[in-house]
Amino acid sequence: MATFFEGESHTFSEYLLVPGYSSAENIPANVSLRTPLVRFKRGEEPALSLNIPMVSAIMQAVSGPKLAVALAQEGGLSFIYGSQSADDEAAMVREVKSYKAGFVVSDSTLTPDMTLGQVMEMKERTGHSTMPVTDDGTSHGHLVGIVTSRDYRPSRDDRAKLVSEFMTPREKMIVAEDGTSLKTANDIIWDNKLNQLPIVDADNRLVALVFRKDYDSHKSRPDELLDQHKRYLVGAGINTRDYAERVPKLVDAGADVLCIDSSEGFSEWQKRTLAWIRENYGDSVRVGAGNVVDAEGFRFLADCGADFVKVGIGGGSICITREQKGIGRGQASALIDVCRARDEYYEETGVYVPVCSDGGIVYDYHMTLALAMGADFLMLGRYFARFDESPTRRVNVNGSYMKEYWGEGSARARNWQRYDLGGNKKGLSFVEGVDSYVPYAGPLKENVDNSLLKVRSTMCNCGALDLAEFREKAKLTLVSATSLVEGGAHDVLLKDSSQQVNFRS
Ligand SMILES: NC(=O)C1=CN([C@@H]2O[C@H](COP(=O)(O)OP(=O)(O)OC[C@H]3O[C@@H](n4cnc5c(N)ncnc54)[C@H](O)[C@@H]3O)[C@@H](O)[C@H]2O)C=CC1
Ligand SMILES: O=c1[nH]c(=O)c2[nH+]cn([C@@H]3O[C@H](COP(=O)(O)O)[C@@H](O)[C@H]3O)c2[nH]1
Ligand SMILES: [K+]
Repeated sequence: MATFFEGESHTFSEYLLVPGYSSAENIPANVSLRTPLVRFKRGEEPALSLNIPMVSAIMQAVSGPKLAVALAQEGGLSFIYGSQSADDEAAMVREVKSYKAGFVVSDSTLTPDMTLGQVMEMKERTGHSTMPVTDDGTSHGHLVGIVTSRDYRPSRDDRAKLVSEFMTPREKMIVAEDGTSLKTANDIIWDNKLNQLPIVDADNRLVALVFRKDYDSHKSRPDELLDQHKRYLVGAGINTRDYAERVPKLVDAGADVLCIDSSEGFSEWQKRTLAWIRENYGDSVRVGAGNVVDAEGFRFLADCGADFVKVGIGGGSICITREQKGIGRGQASALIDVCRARDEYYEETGVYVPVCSDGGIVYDYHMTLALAMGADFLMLGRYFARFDESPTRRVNVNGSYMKEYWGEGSARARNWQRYDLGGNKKGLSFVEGVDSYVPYAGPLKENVDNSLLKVRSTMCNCGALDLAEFREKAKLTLVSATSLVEGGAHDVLLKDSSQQVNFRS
């Protein structure tokens, strides 16, 4: 006879927090969101921690180098997606590790024979109006000029006009050589009244751009997540097939932590992968595993040596796994069960294995609930896909800006390589994710600040100043369908319909 779990499985929206006593100390500015990323023994400090409890999903549409830098600057961490060749993934890791604050690698580079029409198209897509021109159109090609919005008049100029006709040519540009410090670069910018300064190497190849407007923002980043060499921390996704080839490349590139990326982690494949890493690297390579949705799955991965365990099957915004395969569990129930198992495991063994809640976070208060239920940190896909820094295109759909967002189990993501059950490189018989749009939401920093202010503020309502205290003190109640209605604006006629729904962050 099958096992039946007691009761229904629930999701975040079915819960609310009941406030506890808040003292005068309980103000958002006093709240610490620091949280362990990897396993540690009682009385010891974890080898890696996050300054904010957020990681970005291991997805093509989410975690590229740019988002990884932006998130590490705020104190979180990205896992670069593994659905690409090991070399490409390692190159992305390297890009994050070699990032120097204030030096921006161009993502809008032109060739001299492109047209004004193409320039305007690129500006629309990337949102950037400063575009260096290189001989081959790559971000590290030989620099031949630069185009800014001052160089053309969209209303009057012919869209067929060539870049070479209206760009500022290289000989009229002020540039600095590779190795120039940020401070010197900024002095040059001020002395020459520039808006940006291209950095070139001895061979006149473009290295990076320094922007005038960026200078101030580099001064105050109290939470940024740095390694001992002051480089940003970055993670990378791996799978249970090519780890013997992929892991060494990622480690060599400087990945600080790895995570096995799978819909289902309670498997011999994950056990073998974890064992291989321990055999070859001991504890010097940190690796999370998952996903699981119950205590048994957690205990299995903890015993196999996982550094953290990821929870969540089928709750993601782009997920259709539950519909396709009938596996999964309401995210809140899964998380509560696993976090209880983590605490028991800690009691028994003295080893704390952090839990990551993955998928299904829609409102900011879902983050707070997941942390109250015991998650050490959260993995978010849709949330980050909406920002400037995500790797996908920004498109205009019926007058609104959108970003593309697709599941790792969608045909689009799987196209990079096709596997089937049993590891055959055959065509896949069914997909487990969709391709979609999400509303564009601007820069990561503003959004993360705003979401976390809400988290901090609710923690204060519950009398907590850090996440461990929050888990301890949180009081949660299930809500009925009828009281959900009570929670929104109701029985009034809204003057502005945009206030209608709770804000989906
Ligand atoms: N969190 C979620 O709810 C879901 C996430 N996803 C995402 O989609 C992507 C793909 O996930 P999965 O399909 O679960 O990938 P997966 O690589 O873990 O598993 C695919 C299939 O290959 C088999 N397999 C794994 N290692 C093997 C090996 N060494 N030899 C032979 N067979 C092996 C597995 O048993 C499974 O049937 C991931 O990025 C995952 O995060 C997909 C569905 C649901
Ligand atoms: O069933 C699925 N099919 C997919 O194609 C897919 N791609 C990603 N994921 C999982 O969803 C998480 C992100 O969820 P959110 O967008 O809700 O943050 C991610 O972190 C994954 O756990 C998938 N699940
Ligand atoms: K879903």
